[in-house]
Amino acid sequence: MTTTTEPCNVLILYFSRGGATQQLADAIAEGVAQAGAEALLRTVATDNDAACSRDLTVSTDDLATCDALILGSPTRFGHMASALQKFWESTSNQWLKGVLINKPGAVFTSTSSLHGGQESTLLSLALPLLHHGMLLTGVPYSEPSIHGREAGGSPYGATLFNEDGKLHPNERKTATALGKRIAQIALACRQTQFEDSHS
Ligand SMILES: Cc1cc2nc3c(=O)[nH]c(=O)nc-3n(C[C@H](O)[C@H](O)[C@H](O)COP(=O)(O)O)c2cc1C
Repeated sequence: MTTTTEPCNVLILYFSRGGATQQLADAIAEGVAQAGAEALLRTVATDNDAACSRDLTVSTDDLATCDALILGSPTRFGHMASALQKFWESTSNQWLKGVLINKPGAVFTSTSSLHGGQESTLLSLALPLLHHGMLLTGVPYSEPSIHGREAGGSPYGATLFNEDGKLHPNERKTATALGKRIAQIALACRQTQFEDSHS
């Protein structure tokens, strides 16, 4: 067992053009803080996407230094946005070094229609995390907010149905619960020596 006084850093990496996905990122960050960890909000380089300019652009070093990673994107034809896919395609060195192996990970998305591909996008976001050896985590059904029928929220991850540009209270609760859960798992993982750990 190891102990450390370093802050537990949860990287929240997202893309957002209109700000909906960013609202989810912020609610997740609240949950991370509730667990006593530090949320690092980062985005990806884009040409003209205003909502992304609030936060720093992610660097591949951030993958090595984070304790956990929560990845979010608006749904684009049932898939993550290409700017995020492009970022992952620049991470071969980090994959070779195994910098994300055994770190907790989770995903989130927003859509403009309730059945417009939230789960397929969450799965697309999950794929690079699995390839990087992360411990993929969702939202358990013990979380009451994912049982609502009028808004987003899924066992696969946090979601926002962007009907009026605002987070529904249930969507906020799911996102905050996910952030808190990942941060708690990250804190627990820091006390664990994995035999195949690369970190
Ligand atoms: C190119 C493109 C493709 C989209 N595809 C979908 C889709 O498949 N399903 C859906 O419900 N919404 C789709 N949308 C709408 C966005 O997912 C939605 O407005 C989202 O909340 C935007 O998030 P943002 O404000 O973080 O950019 C699409 C938007 C664009 C620009």
